Amino acid sequence: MKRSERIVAMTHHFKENPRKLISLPYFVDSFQAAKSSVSEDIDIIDEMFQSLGIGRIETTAGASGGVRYIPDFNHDQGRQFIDRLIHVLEDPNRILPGGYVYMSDILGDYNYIRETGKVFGAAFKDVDLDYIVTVATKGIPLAYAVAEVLNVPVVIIRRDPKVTEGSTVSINYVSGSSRKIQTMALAKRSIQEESNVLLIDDFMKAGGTIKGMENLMQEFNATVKGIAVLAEAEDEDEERRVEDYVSLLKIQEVNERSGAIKVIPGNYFNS
Ligand SMILES: O=P(O)(O)OC[C@H]1C[C@H](OP(=O)(O)OP(=O)(O)O)[C@H](O)[C@@H]1O
Repeated sequence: MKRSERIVAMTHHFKENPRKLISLPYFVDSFQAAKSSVSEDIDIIDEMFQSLGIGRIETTAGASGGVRYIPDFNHDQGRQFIDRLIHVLEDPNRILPGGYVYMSDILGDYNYIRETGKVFGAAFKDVDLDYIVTVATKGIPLAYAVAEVLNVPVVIIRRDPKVTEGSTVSINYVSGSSRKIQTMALAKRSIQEESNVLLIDDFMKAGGTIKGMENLMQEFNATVKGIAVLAEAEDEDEERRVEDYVSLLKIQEVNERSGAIKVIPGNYFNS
């Protein structure tokens, strides 16, 4: 197999298996190529990935070593994506009663979801995770988009325990967005004890939902390694219950009467 053909095949394999350790003998055997040739191929791919801003190839030495594609996303491209999203969101017709913003079309458009997954994937690319955890319903597409980039399974917390889930652990919480006591339930068998998890949701207002997710993770002795929300909004009459989170958008002002809506980049772009 010629170098150019090997590089196409290896690039495809890396993109299909993000963050997975791949031994050099795997490539040597697959392409019947010398180890030195494969190493040079990998250097070329690594250099091109980095120049495109889509990640790097991490090498682990030793007998159980190998190479791993760590996805990344060019920060400027991420910012350009968010600026496009802000332009789409700053539409008075999106204002809903109670100062909410209609975003379901965004969550239904895979192009937006895929880009969001790449930005969050870059934000948490080096974090060791066992699960990406979200809560039904609107957080689900985001969770799968990030799961695809980080190669991590998704766990969905439900609001209504179902017999099809087996025995469940549940907690009560107050979602500032609906100001009512709600229940979150998660099947006992869905998360191993002592797991590392990333919490993700589409929207955070008072933070009660995320706080509920954190409390539920404590029931599994899981460690929350990160919290990601696509959009956050100020909740003027409730102090934020959640501090350490990453947001891509911040809904700064929503005024039903005047139709004013102001959206700015989230804290991910503050650094
Ligand atoms: O920070 P908080 O004040 O708790 O609000 C954020 C909640 C409310 C809203 O969910 P809902 O629209 O209630 O439910 P669903 O996602 O099923 O549409 C949103 O998706 C977050 O989960």
